[in-house]
Amino acid sequence: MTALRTLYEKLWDSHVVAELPGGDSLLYIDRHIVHEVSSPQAFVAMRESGRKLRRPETHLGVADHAVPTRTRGGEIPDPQARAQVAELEGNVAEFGVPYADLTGPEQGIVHVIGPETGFTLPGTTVVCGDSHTTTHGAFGALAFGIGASEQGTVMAAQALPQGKARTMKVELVGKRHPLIDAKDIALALIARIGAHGAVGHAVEYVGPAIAGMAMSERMTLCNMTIEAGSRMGMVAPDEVTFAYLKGRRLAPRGAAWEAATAYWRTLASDPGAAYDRIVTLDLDLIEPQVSWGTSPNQTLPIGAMVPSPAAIADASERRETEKALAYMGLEAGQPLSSVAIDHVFIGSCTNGRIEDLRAAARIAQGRKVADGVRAIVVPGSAATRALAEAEGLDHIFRDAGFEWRFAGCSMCVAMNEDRLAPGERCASTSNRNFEGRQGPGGRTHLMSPAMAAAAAVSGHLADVRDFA
Ligand SMILES: CC(C)[C@H](C(=O)O)[C@@H](O)C(=O)O
Ligand code: SF4
Repeated sequence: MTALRTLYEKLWDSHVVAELPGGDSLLYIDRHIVHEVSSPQAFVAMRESGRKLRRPETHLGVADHAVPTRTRGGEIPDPQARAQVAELEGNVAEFGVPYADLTGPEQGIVHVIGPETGFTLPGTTVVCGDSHTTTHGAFGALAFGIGASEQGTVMAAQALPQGKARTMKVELVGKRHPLIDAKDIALALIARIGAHGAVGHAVEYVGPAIAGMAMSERMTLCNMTIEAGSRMGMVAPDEVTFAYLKGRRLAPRGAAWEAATAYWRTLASDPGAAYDRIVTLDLDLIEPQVSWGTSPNQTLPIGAMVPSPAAIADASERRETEKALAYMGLEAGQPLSSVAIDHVFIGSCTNGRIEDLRAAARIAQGRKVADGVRAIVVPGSAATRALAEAEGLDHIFRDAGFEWRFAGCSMCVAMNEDRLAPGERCASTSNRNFEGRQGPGGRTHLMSPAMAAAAAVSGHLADVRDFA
C-alpha cells in the first residue's frame, strides 16, 4: 500500500529529479516569472557565464513594480523606472523570454497575470524572484519565491535544490458573514498564529468555505501566507480551478485539457493524510479586520480598541506594541473606527482582481470619497482594468471621487511615484504594513477591498457592515 500523501507531498514527489548529498532535493521547475526589480542580477550572471536559458518558453517577463500608473505608453517619466523597464526589455529580448509588453493587454502584476494567462497551472512548480509567489499555490501549484542567484540557476538548469518543508493544514470551518472576505480570514489567521507562525511549513487551506471560494479569494489567502512566514500556501485544484483556467491562452486545449484535468484531479490530499500541524479557524467568529501596527499580525477586528502596552505582560511584545503605536501615531485605547485616514489604496497582488474591484465598487457606488481623502484604484492587470471598464466599475469609482489608474504594484510598495508623504495614513488592500512600506514615514492599515472603500467614504477606518 502506498502511503497517504498531502497535496504538497504529491507536488514535491512529482518534481524531484535527484536527492542531493546533505538532504536537499533537486526539484524540476516548470515555470518562472520575471519582473524588473529582482531579475537584473540573474541575467547579468547568465551573460557573464555565456549561458543560455535551458527552456526560454517556460519563463514569462513583465514589468510591474516600478511602472507608472497615471499614464501608459510613451516615455516613462521617472528615469529610474524607465531604466529598470528598459533593462528588463533588453534582457528578455536577448535571452528569448516571452514578455508581456508594458502597453499590451497582458501586462500586470506578476501574481495576477500568471493565473490570468494560464501560465500558472495545477501540478506545476512556479517560481519568481518575489515573496508573494505563494499566490500561485491557489491553483494547486508548488509555488514559492526565490532569490536572484536561484533565478540564474532556474534559467540555466531548469531545476533548483530545495529542502522539504513541514506541512500545515489550515481548516476553515463555520459560515462567514457575507461581507467577510478572504482578506479578513487571512489577517485573522496571521493575527492568531503570528507573522512567523507558519515558518518552515507548506500551508494547505481546506474546508467547505474553500470549496465555495472563487479563485480570487483563494489567491488572496495564498498570497498572504508569506505574511505568516510560510513560503508556500496552497489549495487543491477542483472544478472552480478548472472553470477559471479553461480557455486561457496558455492553458491546455482539447485532448490535452482532458488529460490535464484528469491528472489535476489526482492532486488533492489523500483523505486521512497526516499534517505536521493543524490550525482550525471558525469563520462564524471572524469580523472585518484592520491592522493597527507595523506587522500584518498586529491586526484586530474593526470594533476593537488600539491595544494598550500597559496591559501586555510580555516585555518584548509590550516594547513592540509601543514602538508600533509611536510609528503609527495612535493612542492606546482609542477605538480603531475613530482613526482618520488621508489615503486609500485599492489594488496589489493581494486584492487587485476583478472580484476585489467589484466588492469595493459595491460600497463606493452612489457615495463620495470623504473630503480631504485621496483614494486610488489600481487594477492588478491590464486585463482586469479592461474587464472592470466593460462592467462600468471605472465610472462608479470616478463618480465617487476615486482615481482610476493603470495596472501595477503602485502604492503597495512605493517603487513608483505612488507613495505616501511622511505621517500620512492609508487604508490599504495590500499585504504589508511595515514601516515606510508605502513611502518613508507613511502609515498603513491593511484591510479588505470593501473595508477600504468604506474607509474612503467615511474618512476614517470604518465597519463595512454599516454599509450593507
Ligand atoms: C520587489 C520584490 C522582490 C518584493 C518581494 O519579494 O515580495 C516585493 O514584491 C514585495 O512585495 O515586497
Ligand atoms: S503588488 Fe505588492 S506584494 Fe504584490 S508583487 Fe507587487 S509589490 Fe509585491
